[in-house]
Order: sequence, then structure tokens, then C-alpha cells
Amino acid sequence: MKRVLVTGCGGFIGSRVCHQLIDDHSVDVVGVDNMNDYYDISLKFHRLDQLRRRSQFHFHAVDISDRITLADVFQNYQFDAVLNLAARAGVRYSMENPYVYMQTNALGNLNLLEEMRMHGIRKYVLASTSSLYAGQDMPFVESLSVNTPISPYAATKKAAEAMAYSYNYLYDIDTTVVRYFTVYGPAGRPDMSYFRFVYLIDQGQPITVYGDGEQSRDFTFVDDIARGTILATKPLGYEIINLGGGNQPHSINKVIGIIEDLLGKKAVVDRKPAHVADMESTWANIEKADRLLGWKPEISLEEGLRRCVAWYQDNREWLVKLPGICETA
Ligand SMILES: Cc1cn([C@H]2C[C@H](O)[C@@H](COP(=O)(O)OP(=O)(O)O[C@H]3O[C@H](CO)[C@@H](O)[C@H](O)[C@H]3O)O2)c(=O)[nH]c1=O
Repeated sequence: MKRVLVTGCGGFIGSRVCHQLIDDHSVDVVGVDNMNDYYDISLKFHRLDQLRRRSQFHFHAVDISDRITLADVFQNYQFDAVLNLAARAGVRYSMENPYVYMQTNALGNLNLLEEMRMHGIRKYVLASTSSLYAGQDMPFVESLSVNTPISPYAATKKAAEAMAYSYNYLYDIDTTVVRYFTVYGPAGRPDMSYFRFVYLIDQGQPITVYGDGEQSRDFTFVDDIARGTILATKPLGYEIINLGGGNQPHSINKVIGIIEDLLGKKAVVDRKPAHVADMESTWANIEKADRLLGWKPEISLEEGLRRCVAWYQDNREWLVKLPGICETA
């Protein structure tokens, strides 16, 4: 590959994918992002500023749901692959504003596929989610049917997967869907549990725990996810591949305990009822990722959280000045 398009390049996972493409694969990266304000935009600029120092990175402020400006990008460049990391990704917020999820996750996905069809671009990688496995037996394997999404977010990702299947069938666009399992890491998303726990425990503010905290997630470190996403650019036809920890999932209470130890501070816990749009547990079967991509995660939860806390401590000075970055959930 010589040049790829990465959507959502200012995002948590998208920015890591861009860095790895440049560092490990010497690929020219065109990145687009609408820089929306779902969470404090300073974090997106923090990630984008680091990318803009790279001569192989080219940024365009483009919303994938806007066909006109997206078309310009495809007019100006020829791509070997499109990696769609642009998404509305918060599970619980999708009940408050489902329309933006439909717009970015479903319509934006269609716009990309249409541009790819018109310009003869043959490889598509779509970031999807373990949230689709709601109601299924664990560990989740890709062959399970995923017809019972319990959040608008999951429903829009299902829509995106289905549309990508159609475009593979009709127009032979080679597509790999990567289903991520609760991705965490430095410079992450402040709407997610681990980011809020690090920030709020350090600041001596209460954390919110939904339910009894024994719900669990197959947490996966962002560098492992970026590596798997890039491996997924190989030609495969149409495949869905889990990228997850693959071991026993970790409870939220365990994550809080590790963060308390790393910070040397105790959490003040404010309990709320379990959230209706949340799954109880997630756990990936990752045999297919190993077989098709030669991928396995490398970073343990303890090491990954250590890196999250280290990043937070290195950046605390400006983070604490961002108003409401982790205001009570
Ligand atoms: C933010 C927050 C969350 N929680 C609970 C809710 C969930 O049961 C659990 C994990 O929440 P989160 O860390 O936000 O992650 P989760 O809801 O699993 O969703 C993540 O993982 C999904 C699956 O990969 C992704 O598709 C989503 O984009 C990503 O946000 O922790 C709390 O108890 N307190 C909190 O403050």
C-alpha cells in the first residue's frame, strides 16, 4: 500500500492507526475528521497536532456524512484502501441523540462505499463493535447472529456492516469488518469508564459506577487494536473479525482497583442503577483474528492501565483546565 484514507483521524483509535501506518508501514496517510464536540475538542487537537508533525500525514476537515466535501477528497487522491474509523461511539449517549449516530455510522459509511465504487478503490476496513453481540453466549464468535442490538449505537453499526456486505457482493469491494472490544489507552475518550476513573480518582471527585461494578469487558489496548486494524487491510473477501483481549473479561471493579493502586488514591463511588443500554459482559473469541491475520493482543490490562495513568500524569496540567471534561456521568 502506498496511500490510504483514514476517517476519524483525530479520534482515539483513528489517530493511533495513522501513526502506526506511517511508523511501521511507511504509508502516506490522508486523514479526515469532522472534529465534532461530543467530548472536549482539545483532546482531538492534541492527537491531531502530533499527526500534523508527520510529513506523510495530510489532514482535511471533512465530515463523512457530507457527500459534497467527501467527494473532493476522492477527486484529489487515489487510495489503495479506506479505513473507516470515524464513528459516533458512545453506547449510552446514543439514546439521547440517535440521529447523529445514524448520520455518521450509517450514512457516512454509505458515502464512503459509494466513493470507493465510483473511484474503483478495492479495500475497505470498517470499525465495528462487540456491542452487536448483546444477548449471545460468550465468548463471542463471529458466526453468531447479531440481530438484537440493545442500543441505537449498535444498531447503526449493524447497518454499516450490512451495507458493506452489499457493496462487497455487488461491486466486489473487499471488506474486513473489525469488531472492537472496549478499546482503552493513553489519550483516550473521556466518556469511557477507565478515562473517567483515572481523572476523577486523581482529582478526589466521585466516580459513577453503574450497577454493582461486576459487569465486565474484554478490554483491549489501543496499540494492539491499531495493529490488528492495519493487518485487516489484506485482501480477504468479506470477513468479520473480532479484535479483543480474548482472555476472561475484567470487571469494572477490578479496573477501579488497579487504577487506585497506580494512583495511590481511593475512589469515592457514587452508585447508579445498571444502564439499560449496557451489556453485562463482553468476551471475544479471537481464533479467527489469529488464523486470518496472525493477530493476538500483547498488552495486559495492568500494563495498559499503567500507560494510561502515566499519560494522564504527563498531561494533567492542561487536562484539568478543560471545563467539564469528566463532569458527572
Ligand atoms: C463511563 C462509565 C461507564 N461505566 C460502566 C458502563 C459499562 O457497564 C462499563 C464500560 O463502559 P465504557 O468504558 O464506557 O465502555 P462500553 O460501554 O463497553 O463501550 C465501549 O466499548 C464498546 C465495545 O467495543 C465500543 O463500541 C464503544 O465505543 C466503547 O465506548 O462501565 C461506569 O460504571 N461508570 C462510568 O463512569
